[in-house]
Amino acid sequence: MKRIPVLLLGCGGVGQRLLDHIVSCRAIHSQQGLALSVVGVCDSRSMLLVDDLQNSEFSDVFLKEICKVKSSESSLSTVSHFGRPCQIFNNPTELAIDLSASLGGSTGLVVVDCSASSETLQILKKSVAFGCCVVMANKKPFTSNIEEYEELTLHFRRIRYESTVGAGLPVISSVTRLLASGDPITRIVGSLSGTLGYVMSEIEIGKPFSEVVLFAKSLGYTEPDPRDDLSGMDVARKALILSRLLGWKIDMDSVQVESLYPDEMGPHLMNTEDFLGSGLALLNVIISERVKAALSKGNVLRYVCMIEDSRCRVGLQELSKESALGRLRGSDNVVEIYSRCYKDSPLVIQGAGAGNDTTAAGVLADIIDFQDLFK
Ligand SMILES: NC(=O)C1=CN([C@@H]2O[C@H](COP(=O)(O)OP(=O)(O)OC[C@H]3O[C@@H](n4cnc5c(N)ncnc54)[C@H](OP(=O)(O)O)[C@@H]3O)[C@@H](O)[C@H]2O)C=CC1
Ligand SMILES: N[C@@H](CC=O)C(=O)O
Repeated sequence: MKRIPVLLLGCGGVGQRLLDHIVSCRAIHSQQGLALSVVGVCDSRSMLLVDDLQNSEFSDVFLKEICKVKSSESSLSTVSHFGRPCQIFNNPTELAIDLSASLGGSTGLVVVDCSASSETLQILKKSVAFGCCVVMANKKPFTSNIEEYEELTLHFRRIRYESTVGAGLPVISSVTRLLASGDPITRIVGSLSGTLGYVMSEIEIGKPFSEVVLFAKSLGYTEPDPRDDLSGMDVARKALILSRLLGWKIDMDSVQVESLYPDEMGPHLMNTEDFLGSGLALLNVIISERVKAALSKGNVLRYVCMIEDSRCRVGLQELSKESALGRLRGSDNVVEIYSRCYKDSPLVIQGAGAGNDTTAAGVLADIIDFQDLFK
């Protein structure tokens, strides 16, 4: 049996669902000769780590207990670990780096980033340099400046990040395959926010903006702070990831971004609780008027990502109800890729573009994709 040790950074909605998937896929993986061994789990403050890295792993019972504690929004440090072969530490960053240094070159280790933090970048850079594999659902490490991006991607074959764009949809792999076959991509157009797709299609049927955003959060579609979605920054990160995959050496300041809320409601001036509690409702009228104005012309509003002619922009567009993007409902994403082979009729990828389940499934598939690198 091939053992693949996993260190999980971030145990929120996506991280917990990943642990669920790892447990429920044991039989399938075993038929393939694979065993995923979770050796450590971190949240923002603590790390739980097995006491014998080479030989032990968290049991499935213990993984379920971790999920139970984290789903009640408690800290990992409150997980009862007494009597179990593991230890708890409150310096997760240094420890994660030590762990990748000791396992990277020997048994191998997959470091999985399911946090929503930019602070994991240092861990990921060091892990890849030490010989570990890295999987990201978190877009932030991959959208820092171009120098950091180039450092992180020096060992491209040991990095997977399918879930950063379109959650579980095969967007990154499709673009990668087209590029590898020498088929030049000229244009990517898409609706790449599950949250904004859901919000726009629900407002069309008369629901208030604030109510719909809060519901999208409860469904696990939004970022931890939904302003990351509403500002367009989450889509801008996806656009930057795709543009860099096309070989463009650009930073975030090259992406033109339209925000759905004014600057005075931004994170530096209003905390998340106030924004969700009272700020959001102040936007109900203005957003619903924009949606109604589009509907009166037989159109709909969609938050569109457009990458072409060395330009990258994301924002609301009024589109025909019958267009591929206009027909989208709920949290579905659609991406159209135009290239030499897909010139007049683009390659289209469509399906659920947000949610913990599909995102975690994409992360798991990325981990399994590394199997040939493990002994
Ligand atoms: N949900 C979706 O549909 C999709 C999500 N993603 C991405 O997946 C990631 C996770 O999303 P989600 O699970 O909803 O987020 P959550 O907020 O539910 O969970 C984030 C987790 O990361 C932990 N964390 C924060 N900072 C650090 C750090 N420095 N080191 C280690 N862990 C840290 C948090 O700790 P604590 O519990 O202590 O706060 C928490 O456990 C995000 O980056 C998101 O963009 C990508 C595609 C789709
Ligand atoms: N918040 C994001 C989740 C996936 O990246 C979205 O709504 O698309």
